[in-house]
Amino acid sequence: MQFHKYQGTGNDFVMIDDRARAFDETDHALIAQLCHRRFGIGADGLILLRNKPDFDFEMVYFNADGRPSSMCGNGGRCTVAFAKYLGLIGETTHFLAVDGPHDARVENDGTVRLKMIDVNAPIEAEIGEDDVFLHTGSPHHIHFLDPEEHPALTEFDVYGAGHDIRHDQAYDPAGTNVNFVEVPVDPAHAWPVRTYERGVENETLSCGTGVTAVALAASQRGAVSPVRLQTMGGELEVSFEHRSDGGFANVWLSGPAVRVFGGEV
Ligand SMILES: N[C@@H](CCC[C@H](N)C(=O)O)C(=O)O
Repeated sequence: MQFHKYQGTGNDFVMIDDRARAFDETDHALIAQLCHRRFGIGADGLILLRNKPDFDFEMVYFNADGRPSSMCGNGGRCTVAFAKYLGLIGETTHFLAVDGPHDARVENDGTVRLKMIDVNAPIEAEIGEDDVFLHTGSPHHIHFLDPEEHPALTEFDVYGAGHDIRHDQAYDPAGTNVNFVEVPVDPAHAWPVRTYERGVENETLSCGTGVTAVALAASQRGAVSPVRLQTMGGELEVSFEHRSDGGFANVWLSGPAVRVFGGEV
């Protein structure tokens, strides 16, 4: 089986051209093994690119635990770069993912801009005062660090605190992804974010639906579109418009999406 390895700001994926429908998507043990960092290729998730009538392609996403999950923003941007690499698309595309249709554009410098679903207004999370919850295609709990209570984000225990919130009964049974955010001195500066991902069950270097949720939540704290987000794996940008009901429309996630290598297993 041929595979390609992609990364978007360090969120990495095994990418498989499955237009021939040869891959058994019910084999969760195989997917987890391919994603394993010691016994496999190593990745935060695996993505199948498949044919889909009326669309350029379909993106089918699995977390590193081998299970299908909700939308992956960085994975979506990498799938668009992969479709371009395969010669399936030009600069623009219209494709289907688990949360519905998406438009995307590949810029001359390789930046992939992905249109995300419209998002409802942030809701106060039950867990703490500086916490909100948003669904940007995937569920995201966001915790804004209080500088008087916490060390800098670089020193923060993302695994420990993320694991606890991910398993909090408020999010039973599906669980949630968890983002920790340092509020910059000037909201026009990049917002530092670290994310604990459900289905990877660990911190990843970046999460596309996560930074999208953070940018929208940060707009309630002075951030203005486009918002820059500093992840552990690089910078992403999110632009959006406010809806009159407190939600968000025309939400775009932009950043690099890079083919790292390919091979056969
Ligand atoms: N890394 C992704 C999110 C992938 C899905 C997530 N782990 C979940 O199960 O909700 C992104 O870039 O959005």
